Order: sequence, then structure tokens, then C-alpha cells
Amino acid sequence: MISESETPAVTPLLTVEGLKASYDESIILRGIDMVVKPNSVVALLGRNGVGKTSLLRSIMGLMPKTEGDITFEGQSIRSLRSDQRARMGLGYVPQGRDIFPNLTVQENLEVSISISGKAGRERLDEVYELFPVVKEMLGRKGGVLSGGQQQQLAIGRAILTNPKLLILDEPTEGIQPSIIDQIEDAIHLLKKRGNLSIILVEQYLDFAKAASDEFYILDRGNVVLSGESEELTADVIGKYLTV
Ligand SMILES: Nc1ncnc2c1ncn2[C@@H]1O[C@H](COP(=O)(O)OP(=O)(O)OP(=O)(O)O)[C@@H](O)[C@H]1O
Repeated sequence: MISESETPAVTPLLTVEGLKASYDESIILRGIDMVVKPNSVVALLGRNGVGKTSLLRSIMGLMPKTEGDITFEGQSIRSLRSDQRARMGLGYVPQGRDIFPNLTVQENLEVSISISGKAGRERLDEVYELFPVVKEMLGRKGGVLSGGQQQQLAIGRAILTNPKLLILDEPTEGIQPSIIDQIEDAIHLLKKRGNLSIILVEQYLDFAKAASDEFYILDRGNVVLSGESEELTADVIGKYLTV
């Protein structure tokens, strides 16, 4: 029988160690430690303004000033630019989706393919399968889609870049329940296919709990609790997340 101590440790996909970040004089992150395992979904939770988006932006190399280290597939990425991080396999869907409103859905997808090349084009069918509405709306301008459709397009576009880590900032914000369900299904399907981990910032706790394996709760720039998502009980939610 193999004892627990002999089980080989899983090498994390992403490790954040002692991460501090600030905007000008205001310190936003005060020493964050976080691990994302391969093929896992991590929910990042916390009340408004505690630093969740800033942590995502730090991982993507978009914060003006950071200290500490961020390792991706065993390599420090802290000094890499955001485009270099993207090429290593970090895909980011910011809050508000960031699609091109004046381009058609197809053109929005082509922008991703122009970066990812053939490998991206080969994933188009997968995106259409995950989000059929994206295929139905190919000729429409991005700006006329509903919020939920834009979110599906934004996630689809990120998938075309073949990310190993997909970072989603509030994917359910302002979206109707039926589309939230489709996004949850897509997360489960993507995970099942393997080779992808996801970090999602989420205010909608039922979704966060159902979609994720592990959670981290932030408060004023610190991790105050982390664990397996099934441990997200009403007590925990009441103590750390209720406004
Ligand atoms: N560009 C900026 N310049 C200065 N301060 C900023 C900037 N962006 C965010 N902040 C501040 O940093 C703090 C953390 O913001 P952040 O967006 O990371 O929090 P959050 O947990 O994602 O909040 P929310 O749930 O409201 O999106 C907030 O106090 C916010 O006002």
C-alpha cells in the first residue's frame, strides 16, 4: 500500500508567493500566496474592493507595481510582459468582457486567430459547441449582443488562444440565469477535456461553489481563508462574504 507521504506531489500550474501590489501610494495586495493545480478551477471570492481584480491583473502582468513572485509551469513570470505571459498560456477575460463592439462576432474571433494561428482556428468548432449562440451570431456586431452573449464570445475568444490557465473576472456579472447555466456547463466541459485550469472571480456564490474545486477568500489585500469549494458553507459565507 502506498502511504500518503509517498504519493508524488502535483506540480502546481501557477504559484503566487508573497505578492504585493499597489497603485501609486495605495497598497492593494499585501502578500498573497495562492496555488492553482493543473486541471483545476479556483474561485477567488471577497467583498467589493478587496483586491480580486488586482490579483488577476498582477498575474497577467498588468499592475504598475508588484513585489513577490509568480511562477507558471515552474518558471518565474514576474518580469515578463503581459503579451509574453499570454503566449505562455495565460488567457484573460477581464470584467466587462472587452470585446470589439464594432467588429462582427466572426471578426472578434479572427482577432484571436490572428494571434494563435492554425491551432486557434482548429478550436473554433469547440467554441461553437460550447457556446452555440456564438456560431448563430457570427455576422452580428459584437456591440449588439446581450451581456451574456458577449461574455460567451469573450470566453470563446480566449479559448482560441489555447490557454493553459483561463482567468475570468466576474463571468456572470449582469447575466441572465439561463446563460449563467451555460457558462457553468462550459467550465465543467472544458475541465473534463483536460489541460486547462481556470481562476474565476465571482460574486455569485452558488455559481462559484458549483463551478470550482478550490476557493480563496480575500479581504483587504490578504487571503483570509482558502480550501475546497465544498467547504463553502453558509457559516463561511456569512462570516467572510456577506456585506
Ligand atoms: N487604476 C486604479 N488606480 C487606483 N486605485 C485603484 C485602481 N483600480 C482599483 N483601485 C483600487 O484598488 C482596490 C482594489 O480594487 P480591485 O478592483 O482589485 O478589487 P475587487 O476585489 O476586484 O473589487 P470589485 O469586486 O469591486 O471589482 C480598490 O480600493 C480600488 O478602488
